Amino acid sequence: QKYHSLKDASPTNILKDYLLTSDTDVVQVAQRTFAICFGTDNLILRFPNEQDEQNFRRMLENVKRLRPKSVFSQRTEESSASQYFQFYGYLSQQQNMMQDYVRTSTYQRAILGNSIDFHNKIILDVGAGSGILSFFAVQAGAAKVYAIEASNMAQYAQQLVESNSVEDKIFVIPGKIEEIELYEQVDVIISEPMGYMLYNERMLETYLHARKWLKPGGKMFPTHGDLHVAPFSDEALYSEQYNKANFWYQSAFHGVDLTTLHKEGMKEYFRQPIVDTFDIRICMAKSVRHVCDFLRDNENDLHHIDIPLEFHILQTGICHGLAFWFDVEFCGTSQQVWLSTSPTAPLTHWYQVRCLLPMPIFIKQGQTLTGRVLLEANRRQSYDVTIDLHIEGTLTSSSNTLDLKNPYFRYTGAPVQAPPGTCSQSPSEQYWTQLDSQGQRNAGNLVNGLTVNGMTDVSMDISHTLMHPQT
Ligand SMILES: C[S@@+](CC[C@H](N)C(=O)[O-])C[C@H]1O[C@@H](n2cnc3c(N)ncnc32)[C@H](O)[C@@H]1O
Repeated sequence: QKYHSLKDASPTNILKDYLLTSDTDVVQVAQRTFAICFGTDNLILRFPNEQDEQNFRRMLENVKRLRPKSVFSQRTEESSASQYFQFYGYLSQQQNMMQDYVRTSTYQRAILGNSIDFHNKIILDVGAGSGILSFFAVQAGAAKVYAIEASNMAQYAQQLVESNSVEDKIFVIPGKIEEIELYEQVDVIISEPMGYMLYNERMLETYLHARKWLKPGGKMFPTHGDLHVAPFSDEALYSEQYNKANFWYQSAFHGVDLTTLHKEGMKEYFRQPIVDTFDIRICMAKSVRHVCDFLRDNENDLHHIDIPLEFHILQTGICHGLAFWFDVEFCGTSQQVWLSTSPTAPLTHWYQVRCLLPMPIFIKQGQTLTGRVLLEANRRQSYDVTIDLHIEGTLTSSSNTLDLKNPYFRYTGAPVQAPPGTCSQSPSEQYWTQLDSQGQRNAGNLVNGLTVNGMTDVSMDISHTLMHPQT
């Protein structure tokens, strides 16, 4: 759009053309007055009447509408994005991730343990947040780190960079990876883009998108992510959700019949993936592993993720759904490092995720359970998760579709309980046997003159046993 303006060029006024594009910066500075920046020229436009102002405004909107949308904004609802970046703009949220000791220490070890990959290298930190990973890269000897952060946290990251005197190494660039420009290619891309069930938040797509800035042969830290899926049995969890929905089964709640909403209530509860932790022994078969290769997969591959399932059932029981967890691996030149969110590994802030079947299925040891998990990306930076299961050679099938954007956070901090029925010896006898043997030890110590107050030691052991009944 051409725009004519009278420019004050001495000694006489001359007419000059300016090209208004979707990228031109325009701000309204007063009533009917706009400031426009055309490269080195800054113009103040003042319209004589409201009609002219309206016409200019309409023209401006048309021009701005022509701005090509970034990959990020094409795939994201505006309301979702603004809520998302507001969340990450809080120091407390960054702190929450930084204080996940397993997560942060594993990243630091992976980076410092492979300093050969960082020394004198150019690094890109995708979604830098506080900049913690950029600092690790500098600790490993990086020459330069571009720290890209879309939320307001970028300002705090810049403060940390300055107060740690690394302004010559870490360059914080506020903005989205999909929208910023870099003027050089990088040797290594670092990021922590994993959400619940690995894929939630759809930030892995941003991580893969960032590969456009990676030199050929460059490294991705982490290098791949493995999603694990296993059928599980947990009657207590199932009953808990079922009974919550049963609230709507009352025909006289304060004199009101609620039953017409029972079906919808049931659907709503069973659409929520459950986030908490559990004993791996609830899994009825070895997990199926689905790999996302961060060096090779494309962001479009993550719009529709189809995971075929085949489980050989190890224990007879009722299958209440599928359990999910993930691991990522850093494949460095010097060493490989794994970050695991498995129920067998120390707990992280990702916990594990379980998707329930509204209609559980009875299955026997030796049978084969087949099916699929379908993850369909949505514009709310999350996925609709469909699970489909079928017992081979029978007519038994069950399925469910869940909304990963709206999980139920069930973790209470209580220690994980072994699943019922896993004791092969009498726990009561075991307890007394252990006490007896301790008594003998204390008696022995007394005889040997090593312990002055053996009884105190015994009572401490008892209290420990009572507080942690599963140990
Ligand atoms: C899980 S946090 C990790 C923060 C930090 N790297 C760390 O490890 O503590 C992800 C960060 O990426 C940012 N982010 C997400 N999508 C982004 C995008 N498309 N462009 C730039 N930053 C993004 C978020 O605002 C958030 O601060």
